[in-house]
Amino acid sequence: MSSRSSNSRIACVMVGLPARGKTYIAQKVCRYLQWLCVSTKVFNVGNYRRKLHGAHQMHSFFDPSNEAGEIARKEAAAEALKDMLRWFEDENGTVAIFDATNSTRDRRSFLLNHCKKHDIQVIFIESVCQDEDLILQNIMEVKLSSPDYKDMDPERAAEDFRARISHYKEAYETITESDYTYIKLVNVGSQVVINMIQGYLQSRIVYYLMNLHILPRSIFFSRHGESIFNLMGKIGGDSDLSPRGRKYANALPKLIHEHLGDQPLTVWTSTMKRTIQTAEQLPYPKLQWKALDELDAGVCDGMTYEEIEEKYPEDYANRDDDKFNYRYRGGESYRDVVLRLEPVIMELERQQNILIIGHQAILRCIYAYFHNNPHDELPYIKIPLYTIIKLTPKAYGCAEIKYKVDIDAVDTHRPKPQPKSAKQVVNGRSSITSSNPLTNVAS
Ligand SMILES: O=P(O)(O)OC[C@H]1O[C@@](CO)(OP(=O)(O)O)[C@@H](O)[C@@H]1O
Repeated sequence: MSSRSSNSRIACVMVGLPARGKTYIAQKVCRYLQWLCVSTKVFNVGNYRRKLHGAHQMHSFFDPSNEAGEIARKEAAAEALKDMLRWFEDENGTVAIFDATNSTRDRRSFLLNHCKKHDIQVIFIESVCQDEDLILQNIMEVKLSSPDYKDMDPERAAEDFRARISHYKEAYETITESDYTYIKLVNVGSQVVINMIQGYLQSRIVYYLMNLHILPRSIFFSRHGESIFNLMGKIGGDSDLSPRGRKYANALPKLIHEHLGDQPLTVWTSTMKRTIQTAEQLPYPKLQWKALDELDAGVCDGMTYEEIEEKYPEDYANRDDDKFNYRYRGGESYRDVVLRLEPVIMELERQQNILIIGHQAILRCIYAYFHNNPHDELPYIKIPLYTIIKLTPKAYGCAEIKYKVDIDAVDTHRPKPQPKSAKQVVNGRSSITSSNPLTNVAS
Protein backbone atom coordinates (compact mmCIF):
# COMPACT_ATOMS: atom_id res chain seq x y z
CA MET A 1 0.00 0.00 0.00
CA SER A 2 1.24 3.47 -0.85
CA SER A 3 2.27 5.75 2.04
CA ARG A 4 0.87 8.92 0.45
CA SER A 5 -2.14 10.77 1.86
CA SER A 6 -5.39 9.26 0.58
CA ASN A 7 -6.76 12.82 0.33
CA SER A 8 -4.95 13.33 -2.89
CA ARG A 9 -6.39 10.56 -5.10
CA ILE A 10 -10.00 10.05 -6.05
CA ALA A 11 -11.77 7.58 -8.34
CA CYS A 12 -15.16 8.85 -9.53
CA VAL A 13 -17.09 5.72 -10.40
CA MET A 14 -20.09 6.35 -12.65
CA VAL A 15 -23.29 4.38 -11.99
CA GLY A 16 -26.47 4.08 -14.04
CA LEU A 17 -28.35 2.36 -16.83
CA PRO A 18 -27.18 2.91 -20.42
CA ALA A 19 -28.19 6.24 -22.04
CA ARG A 20 -28.44 8.14 -18.73
CA GLY A 21 -25.77 10.70 -19.68
CA LYS A 22 -22.94 9.09 -17.69
CA THR A 23 -20.33 9.65 -20.39
CA TYR A 24 -21.47 13.26 -20.79
CA ILE A 25 -21.06 13.84 -17.04
CA ALA A 26 -17.71 12.02 -16.99
CA GLN A 27 -16.35 14.16 -19.83
CA LYS A 28 -17.59 17.41 -18.26
CA VAL A 29 -16.03 16.65 -14.86
CA CYS A 30 -12.79 15.67 -16.57
CA ARG A 31 -12.67 18.88 -18.62
CA TYR A 32 -13.44 21.04 -15.56
CA LEU A 33 -10.74 19.44 -13.41
CA GLN A 34 -8.12 19.40 -16.16
CA TRP A 35 -8.80 23.07 -16.77
CA LEU A 36 -8.21 23.66 -13.06
CA CYS A 37 -4.82 21.93 -13.44
CA VAL A 38 -5.91 18.76 -11.58
CA SER A 39 -4.50 15.73 -13.38
CA THR A 40 -7.62 13.82 -14.45
CA LYS A 41 -8.37 10.97 -16.85
CA VAL A 42 -11.47 9.06 -17.98
CA PHE A 43 -11.36 5.25 -18.23
CA ASN A 44 -14.26 4.15 -20.40
CA VAL A 45 -14.98 0.45 -19.94
CA GLY A 46 -16.94 0.32 -23.23
CA ASN A 47 -13.70 1.04 -25.08
CA TYR A 48 -11.95 -1.82 -23.27
CA ARG A 49 -14.89 -4.16 -24.09
CA ARG A 50 -14.66 -3.24 -27.78
CA LYS A 51 -10.90 -3.76 -27.77
CA LEU A 52 -11.07 -7.12 -26.00
CA HIS A 53 -14.23 -8.60 -27.48
CA GLY A 54 -14.97 -6.67 -30.69
CA ALA A 55 -17.33 -3.78 -31.41
CA HIS A 56 -20.46 -5.34 -32.83
CA GLN A 57 -21.87 -7.10 -29.76
CA MET A 58 -25.63 -7.46 -29.94
CA HIS A 59 -27.96 -7.11 -26.93
CA SER A 60 -27.73 -10.77 -25.86
CA PHE A 61 -24.09 -10.14 -24.89
CA PHE A 62 -25.42 -7.91 -22.08
CA ASP A 63 -28.06 -10.38 -20.85
CA PRO A 64 -27.26 -11.11 -17.17
CA SER A 65 -28.13 -14.79 -17.76
CA ASN A 66 -25.49 -14.98 -20.54
CA GLU A 67 -22.58 -16.38 -18.55
CA ALA A 68 -19.93 -15.90 -21.24
CA GLY A 69 -21.07 -12.30 -21.74
CA GLU A 70 -20.93 -11.70 -18.00
CA ILE A 71 -17.35 -12.98 -17.79
CA ALA A 72 -16.31 -10.95 -20.83
CA ARG A 73 -17.78 -7.77 -19.38
CA LYS A 74 -16.10 -8.29 -16.05
CA GLU A 75 -12.83 -8.88 -17.87
CA ALA A 76 -13.17 -5.51 -19.62
CA ALA A 77 -13.90 -3.77 -16.29
CA ALA A 78 -10.90 -5.47 -14.65
CA GLU A 79 -8.63 -4.37 -17.51
CA ALA A 80 -9.83 -0.75 -17.25
CA LEU A 81 -9.35 -0.90 -13.47
CA LYS A 82 -5.81 -2.22 -13.88
CA ASP A 83 -4.95 0.66 -16.23
CA MET A 84 -6.55 3.16 -13.85
CA LEU A 85 -4.52 1.93 -10.88
CA ARG A 86 -1.37 1.96 -13.00
CA TRP A 87 -2.13 5.55 -14.06
CA PHE A 88 -2.45 6.64 -10.42
CA GLU A 89 0.88 5.06 -9.55
CA ASP A 90 3.02 5.72 -12.63
CA GLU A 91 1.63 9.04 -13.78
CA ASN A 92 0.83 10.54 -10.43
CA GLY A 93 -2.85 10.93 -11.33
CA THR A 94 -5.22 12.75 -8.98
CA VAL A 95 -8.75 12.06 -10.23
CA ALA A 96 -9.75 9.10 -12.40
CA ILE A 97 -13.25 8.74 -13.78
CA PHE A 98 -14.34 5.14 -14.24
CA ASP A 99 -17.05 5.33 -16.86
CA ALA A 100 -19.27 2.24 -16.99
CA THR A 101 -22.73 1.18 -15.74
CA ASN A 102 -21.39 -0.27 -12.46
CA SER A 103 -25.02 -1.01 -11.82
CA THR A 104 -24.77 -3.88 -9.34
CA ARG A 105 -23.70 -3.91 -5.69
CA ASP A 106 -21.32 -6.67 -6.55
CA ARG A 107 -19.45 -4.63 -9.19
CA ARG A 108 -19.30 -1.57 -6.96
CA SER A 109 -17.88 -3.49 -4.04
CA PHE A 110 -15.29 -5.11 -6.35
CA LEU A 111 -14.12 -1.65 -7.49
CA LEU A 112 -14.19 -0.13 -4.02
CA ASN A 113 -12.10 -2.93 -2.52
CA HIS A 114 -9.39 -2.61 -5.15
CA CYS A 115 -9.26 1.18 -4.81
CA LYS A 116 -9.07 0.96 -1.01
CA LYS A 117 -6.07 -1.36 -1.28
CA HIS A 118 -4.32 1.37 -3.30
CA ASP A 119 -5.26 4.17 -0.94
CA ILE A 120 -7.68 5.75 -3.43
CA GLN A 121 -10.93 7.34 -2.29
CA VAL A 122 -14.02 6.39 -4.26
CA ILE A 123 -16.97 8.62 -5.00
CA PHE A 124 -19.85 6.99 -6.88
CA ILE A 125 -21.74 9.28 -9.26
CA GLU A 126 -25.12 7.81 -10.17
CA SER A 127 -27.30 9.26 -12.91
CA VAL A 128 -30.97 8.27 -12.68
CA CYS A 129 -33.27 9.41 -15.46
CA GLN A 130 -36.96 8.63 -15.71
CA ASP A 131 -37.67 11.09 -18.50
CA GLU A 132 -38.33 8.80 -21.49
CA ASP A 133 -38.01 11.67 -24.02
CA LEU A 134 -34.57 12.53 -22.72
CA ILE A 135 -33.45 8.90 -22.85
CA LEU A 136 -34.70 8.58 -26.42
CA GLN A 137 -32.95 11.80 -27.38
CA ASN A 138 -29.70 10.48 -25.90
CA ILE A 139 -30.08 7.18 -27.80
CA MET A 140 -30.69 8.98 -31.09
CA GLU A 141 -28.03 11.70 -30.66
CA VAL A 142 -25.23 9.72 -29.10
CA LYS A 143 -25.65 5.98 -28.97
CA LEU A 144 -26.49 5.30 -32.60
CA SER A 145 -23.26 6.90 -33.73
CA SER A 146 -21.22 4.72 -31.33
CA PRO A 147 -18.81 2.19 -32.91
CA ASP A 148 -21.16 -0.54 -31.54
CA TYR A 149 -23.68 0.31 -34.25
CA LYS A 150 -21.46 1.46 -37.09
CA ASP A 151 -23.06 0.75 -40.50
CA MET A 152 -26.24 -0.62 -38.91
CA ASP A 153 -29.73 0.47 -39.89
CA PRO A 154 -30.68 3.14 -37.26
CA GLU A 155 -34.04 1.56 -36.45
CA ARG A 156 -32.50 -1.85 -35.85
CA ALA A 157 -29.74 -0.24 -33.81
CA ALA A 158 -32.25 1.68 -31.62
CA GLU A 159 -34.25 -1.51 -31.06
CA ASP A 160 -31.12 -3.42 -30.07
CA PHE A 161 -30.04 -0.64 -27.74
CA ARG A 162 -33.43 -0.65 -26.00
CA ALA A 163 -33.11 -4.43 -25.53
CA ARG A 164 -29.65 -3.82 -24.03
CA ILE A 165 -31.17 -1.35 -21.55
CA SER A 166 -33.82 -3.96 -20.57
CA HIS A 167 -31.09 -6.48 -19.76
CA TYR A 168 -29.34 -3.99 -17.53
CA LYS A 169 -32.67 -3.16 -15.83
CA GLU A 170 -33.03 -6.82 -14.79
CA ALA A 171 -29.85 -6.64 -12.71
CA TYR A 172 -29.77 -2.90 -11.82
CA GLU A 173 -29.46 -1.94 -8.15
CA THR A 174 -29.56 1.78 -7.46
CA ILE A 175 -27.04 2.94 -4.85
CA THR A 176 -28.29 2.55 -1.29
CA GLU A 177 -24.98 1.48 0.28
CA SER A 178 -25.09 3.83 3.26
CA ASP A 179 -21.37 3.57 4.02
CA TYR A 180 -20.34 4.60 0.49
CA THR A 181 -19.51 8.11 -0.67
CA TYR A 182 -21.94 8.97 -3.45
CA ILE A 183 -23.95 11.58 -5.29
CA LYS A 184 -27.16 10.55 -7.02
CA LEU A 185 -28.43 12.91 -9.73
CA VAL A 186 -32.10 12.37 -10.55
CA ASN A 187 -33.41 13.70 -13.87
CA VAL A 188 -30.34 15.83 -14.63
CA GLY A 189 -30.10 17.43 -11.22
CA SER A 190 -33.80 18.15 -10.51
CA GLN A 191 -33.16 16.11 -7.37
CA VAL A 192 -29.73 15.43 -5.85
CA VAL A 193 -28.90 13.00 -3.04
CA ILE A 194 -25.45 13.17 -1.48
CA ASN A 195 -23.92 10.80 1.02
CA MET A 196 -20.68 10.89 3.04
CA ILE A 197 -18.90 13.50 0.91
CA GLN A 198 -15.57 14.45 2.44
CA GLY A 199 -12.67 16.74 1.61
CA TYR A 200 -12.20 19.79 -0.60
CA LEU A 201 -11.87 18.12 -4.00
CA GLN A 202 -14.88 15.84 -3.50
CA SER A 203 -16.97 18.87 -2.48
CA ARG A 204 -15.84 20.78 -5.60
CA ILE A 205 -16.86 17.86 -7.82
CA VAL A 206 -20.24 17.57 -6.10
CA TYR A 207 -20.90 21.31 -6.30
CA TYR A 208 -19.98 21.30 -9.99
CA LEU A 209 -22.33 18.38 -10.69
CA MET A 210 -25.15 20.14 -8.86
CA ASN A 211 -24.82 23.12 -11.19
CA LEU A 212 -24.95 21.29 -14.52
CA HIS A 213 -28.01 21.58 -16.74
CA ILE A 214 -28.74 20.54 -20.31
CA LEU A 215 -31.24 23.22 -21.35
CA PRO A 216 -30.42 24.63 -24.79
CA ARG A 217 -28.47 27.89 -24.54
CA SER A 218 -25.56 29.79 -26.06
CA ILE A 219 -22.61 31.61 -24.61
CA PHE A 220 -21.39 34.66 -26.53
CA PHE A 221 -17.92 36.16 -26.07
CA SER A 222 -16.58 39.40 -27.34
CA ARG A 223 -13.50 41.39 -26.44
CA HIS A 224 -14.10 45.02 -25.61
CA GLY A 225 -13.74 47.44 -28.51
CA GLU A 226 -10.26 48.72 -29.26
CA SER A 227 -8.94 50.75 -26.31
CA ILE A 228 -6.54 53.70 -26.27
CA PHE A 229 -3.90 51.41 -24.71
CA ASN A 230 -4.46 48.78 -27.44
CA LEU A 231 -3.84 51.51 -29.99
CA MET A 232 -0.58 52.49 -28.27
CA GLY A 233 0.56 48.87 -27.97
CA LYS A 234 0.45 49.11 -24.15
CA ILE A 235 -0.75 46.22 -22.02
CA GLY A 236 -3.07 46.34 -19.03
CA GLY A 237 -4.21 49.71 -17.67
CA ASP A 238 -7.77 50.96 -17.50
CA SER A 239 -8.06 53.17 -20.55
CA ASP A 240 -11.13 54.32 -22.45
CA LEU A 241 -12.23 52.99 -25.82
CA SER A 242 -10.66 54.50 -28.94
CA PRO A 243 -12.99 56.13 -31.49
CA ARG A 244 -12.96 52.82 -33.44
CA GLY A 245 -13.72 50.99 -30.20
CA ARG A 246 -16.77 53.20 -29.68
CA LYS A 247 -17.89 52.41 -33.22
CA TYR A 248 -17.90 48.72 -32.24
CA ALA A 249 -19.89 49.47 -29.07
CA ASN A 250 -22.47 51.23 -31.26
CA ALA A 251 -22.69 48.29 -33.68
CA LEU A 252 -22.98 45.62 -30.98
CA PRO A 253 -26.71 45.86 -30.04
CA LYS A 254 -27.91 45.29 -33.62
CA LEU A 255 -25.44 42.48 -34.15
CA ILE A 256 -26.44 40.61 -31.01
CA HIS A 257 -30.13 40.99 -31.79
CA GLU A 258 -29.55 39.64 -35.31
CA HIS A 259 -28.10 36.42 -33.92
CA LEU A 260 -30.16 36.00 -30.75
CA GLY A 261 -33.58 37.34 -31.72
CA ASP A 262 -35.80 38.12 -28.75
CA GLN A 263 -34.35 35.47 -26.45
CA PRO A 264 -33.34 36.61 -22.98
CA LEU A 265 -29.68 37.44 -22.40
CA THR A 266 -27.53 38.67 -19.53
CA VAL A 267 -24.33 40.64 -20.21
CA TRP A 268 -21.26 40.19 -18.02
CA THR A 269 -18.36 42.64 -18.07
CA SER A 270 -15.25 43.18 -15.97
CA THR A 271 -14.96 46.23 -13.73
CA MET A 272 -12.69 47.96 -16.28
CA LYS A 273 -13.79 50.93 -18.36
CA ARG A 274 -13.13 49.35 -21.77
CA THR A 275 -15.56 46.45 -21.18
CA ILE A 276 -18.20 48.59 -19.44
CA GLN A 277 -18.13 51.17 -22.27
CA THR A 278 -18.43 48.40 -24.88
CA ALA A 279 -21.55 47.04 -23.18
CA GLU A 280 -23.09 50.44 -22.49
CA GLN A 281 -25.70 50.37 -25.23
CA LEU A 282 -26.78 46.76 -24.92
CA PRO A 283 -30.41 46.63 -23.75
CA TYR A 284 -30.03 43.62 -21.43
CA PRO A 285 -29.42 43.12 -17.71
CA LYS A 286 -25.74 43.58 -16.88
CA LEU A 287 -23.41 42.30 -14.23
CA GLN A 288 -19.85 43.47 -13.45
CA TRP A 289 -17.41 40.83 -12.23
CA LYS A 290 -14.09 41.71 -10.59
CA ALA A 291 -13.04 38.15 -11.46
CA LEU A 292 -13.32 39.09 -15.16
CA ASP A 293 -10.69 41.87 -14.91
CA GLU A 294 -7.72 41.41 -17.26
CA LEU A 295 -4.64 39.41 -16.23
CA ASP A 296 -2.65 41.64 -13.87
CA ALA A 297 0.70 42.46 -15.49
CA GLY A 298 2.14 43.74 -12.17
CA VAL A 299 5.18 45.99 -12.67
CA CYS A 300 4.73 45.71 -16.45
CA ASP A 301 1.23 47.17 -16.43
CA GLY A 302 1.06 50.07 -18.89
CA MET A 303 4.21 49.09 -20.80
CA THR A 304 4.58 47.94 -24.42
CA TYR A 305 6.03 44.47 -25.08
CA GLU A 306 9.18 46.18 -26.40
CA GLU A 307 9.58 48.17 -23.17
CA ILE A 308 9.17 44.98 -21.13
CA GLU A 309 11.81 43.22 -23.24
CA GLU A 310 14.20 46.09 -22.68
CA LYS A 311 13.59 46.63 -18.96
CA TYR A 312 12.99 43.01 -17.86
CA PRO A 313 14.73 40.85 -20.51
CA GLU A 314 14.88 37.80 -18.26
CA ASP A 315 11.20 38.00 -17.40
CA TYR A 316 10.36 38.53 -21.03
CA ALA A 317 12.26 35.39 -22.03
CA ASN A 318 10.76 33.38 -19.15
CA ARG A 319 7.26 34.33 -20.24
CA ASP A 320 8.03 33.16 -23.77
CA ASP A 321 9.38 29.90 -22.36
CA ASP A 322 6.28 29.00 -20.37
CA LYS A 323 3.55 31.56 -20.83
CA PHE A 324 0.88 29.61 -18.92
CA ASN A 325 2.92 29.43 -15.72
CA TYR A 326 4.89 32.68 -15.93
CA ARG A 327 3.73 35.14 -13.25
CA TYR A 328 4.43 38.87 -13.82
CA ARG A 329 6.37 40.45 -10.95
CA GLY A 330 3.70 41.67 -8.57
CA GLY A 331 1.04 40.35 -10.93
CA GLU A 332 -0.53 37.15 -12.23
CA SER A 333 0.08 34.14 -14.46
CA TYR A 334 -2.48 32.49 -16.74
CA ARG A 335 -2.58 29.68 -14.15
CA ASP A 336 -3.58 32.24 -11.48
CA VAL A 337 -6.27 33.61 -13.79
CA VAL A 338 -7.79 30.16 -14.40
CA LEU A 339 -8.14 29.68 -10.65
CA ARG A 340 -9.76 33.06 -10.13
CA LEU A 341 -12.19 32.36 -13.00
CA GLU A 342 -13.50 29.16 -11.41
CA PRO A 343 -16.58 30.85 -9.86
CA VAL A 344 -17.32 32.42 -13.26
CA ILE A 345 -17.31 28.98 -14.90
CA MET A 346 -19.51 27.57 -12.14
CA GLU A 347 -22.03 30.37 -12.65
CA LEU A 348 -21.83 29.99 -16.46
CA GLU A 349 -22.80 26.33 -16.06
CA ARG A 350 -25.90 27.35 -14.07
CA GLN A 351 -27.03 30.10 -16.45
CA GLN A 352 -28.71 30.19 -19.84
CA ASN A 353 -27.78 32.79 -22.55
CA ILE A 354 -24.82 34.90 -21.45
CA LEU A 355 -22.71 37.46 -23.33
CA ILE A 356 -19.28 38.12 -21.83
CA ILE A 357 -17.57 41.32 -22.87
CA GLY A 358 -14.05 40.53 -21.77
CA HIS A 359 -10.32 40.84 -22.15
CA GLN A 360 -7.87 38.90 -24.28
CA ALA A 361 -6.33 36.73 -21.53
CA ILE A 362 -9.63 36.20 -19.71
CA LEU A 363 -11.51 35.07 -22.81
CA ARG A 364 -8.65 32.71 -23.73
CA CYS A 365 -9.08 30.98 -20.35
CA ILE A 366 -12.87 30.70 -20.63
CA TYR A 367 -12.68 29.58 -24.28
CA ALA A 368 -10.16 26.87 -23.32
CA TYR A 369 -12.57 25.52 -20.69
CA PHE A 370 -15.26 24.95 -23.32
CA HIS A 371 -12.92 23.61 -25.99
CA ASN A 372 -10.54 21.67 -23.75
CA ASN A 373 -7.41 23.37 -25.13
CA PRO A 374 -4.20 22.21 -23.42
CA HIS A 375 -2.56 24.69 -21.05
CA ASP A 376 0.49 25.32 -23.23
CA GLU A 377 -1.76 26.40 -26.13
CA LEU A 378 -4.18 28.42 -24.02
CA PRO A 379 -2.19 31.71 -23.82
CA TYR A 380 -1.89 31.80 -27.62
CA ILE A 381 -5.56 31.24 -28.54
CA LYS A 382 -6.67 33.88 -31.03
CA ILE A 383 -9.44 36.06 -29.66
CA PRO A 384 -9.40 38.97 -32.13
CA LEU A 385 -11.01 42.34 -31.52
CA TYR A 386 -14.45 42.92 -33.11
CA THR A 387 -15.38 39.27 -33.28
CA ILE A 388 -18.33 37.70 -31.52
CA ILE A 389 -17.78 34.03 -30.74
CA LYS A 390 -20.95 32.03 -30.17
CA LEU A 391 -20.55 28.70 -28.37
CA THR A 392 -23.44 26.27 -28.13
CA PRO A 393 -22.80 23.34 -25.78
CA LYS A 394 -23.74 19.99 -27.35
CA ALA A 395 -23.82 16.42 -26.00
CA TYR A 396 -20.05 16.29 -26.55
CA GLY A 397 -18.07 19.50 -26.96
CA CYS A 398 -19.34 22.81 -28.28
CA ALA A 399 -20.50 24.13 -31.64
CA GLU A 400 -18.83 27.43 -32.55
CA ILE A 401 -19.73 30.29 -34.89
CA LYS A 402 -17.72 33.52 -35.28
CA TYR A 403 -19.25 36.82 -36.41
CA LYS A 404 -16.70 39.39 -37.52
CA VAL A 405 -17.50 43.10 -37.57
CA ASP A 406 -15.82 45.07 -40.30
CA ILE A 407 -14.08 47.87 -38.37
CA ASP A 408 -10.32 48.47 -38.47
CA ALA A 409 -8.38 47.56 -35.33
CA VAL A 410 -4.87 46.82 -34.15
CA ASP A 411 -4.02 43.16 -33.80
CA THR A 412 -3.00 42.56 -30.18
CA HIS A 413 -2.20 38.88 -30.69
CA ARG A 414 1.48 38.16 -30.03
CA PRO A 415 2.26 34.79 -31.61
CA LYS A 416 4.35 32.14 -29.88
CA PRO A 417 7.97 33.09 -30.61
CA GLN A 418 9.84 30.71 -32.87
CA PRO A 419 12.54 28.53 -31.30
CA LYS A 420 16.04 30.03 -31.49
CA SER A 421 17.05 27.77 -34.40
CA ALA A 422 14.38 29.46 -36.52
CA LYS A 423 16.16 32.83 -36.30
CA GLN A 424 16.82 34.24 -39.73
CA VAL A 425 20.39 35.12 -40.63
CA VAL A 426 20.64 38.48 -42.39
CA ASN A 427 24.03 39.67 -43.67
CA GLY A 428 25.80 37.39 -41.25
CA ARG A 429 23.79 38.77 -38.27
CA SER A 430 20.79 37.08 -36.73
CA SER A 431 17.41 38.81 -36.62
CA ILE A 432 13.92 37.80 -35.51
CA THR A 433 10.70 38.93 -37.15
CA SER A 434 9.19 41.84 -35.18
CA SER A 435 6.59 40.89 -32.61
CA ASN A 436 5.29 44.44 -32.22
CA PRO A 437 1.51 44.12 -32.44
CA LEU A 438 1.35 47.56 -34.00
CA THR A 439 3.23 46.41 -37.07
CA ASN A 440 0.40 43.96 -37.61
CA VAL A 441 -2.69 45.96 -38.44
CA ALA A 442 -5.78 43.93 -39.22
CA SER A 443 -8.43 45.33 -41.50
O1 LIG B 1 -1.06 37.39 -22.39
P1 LIG B 1 -0.89 38.32 -23.53
O2 LIG B 1 -0.75 37.64 -24.86
O3 LIG B 1 0.21 39.29 -23.25
O4 LIG B 1 -2.29 39.09 -23.64
C1 LIG B 1 -2.85 39.77 -22.53
C2 LIG B 1 -2.87 41.23 -22.87
O5 LIG B 1 -3.95 41.48 -23.74
C3 LIG B 1 -4.37 42.86 -23.60
C4 LIG B 1 -4.16 43.56 -24.94
O6 LIG B 1 -2.85 43.49 -25.40
O7 LIG B 1 -5.68 42.82 -23.11
P2 LIG B 1 -6.92 43.84 -23.35
O8 LIG B 1 -7.52 43.37 -24.63
O9 LIG B 1 -7.86 43.75 -22.21
O10 LIG B 1 -6.34 45.22 -23.42
C5 LIG B 1 -3.43 43.41 -22.50
O11 LIG B 1 -4.00 44.41 -21.73
C6 LIG B 1 -3.10 42.16 -21.73
O12 LIG B 1 -1.99 42.29 -20.89
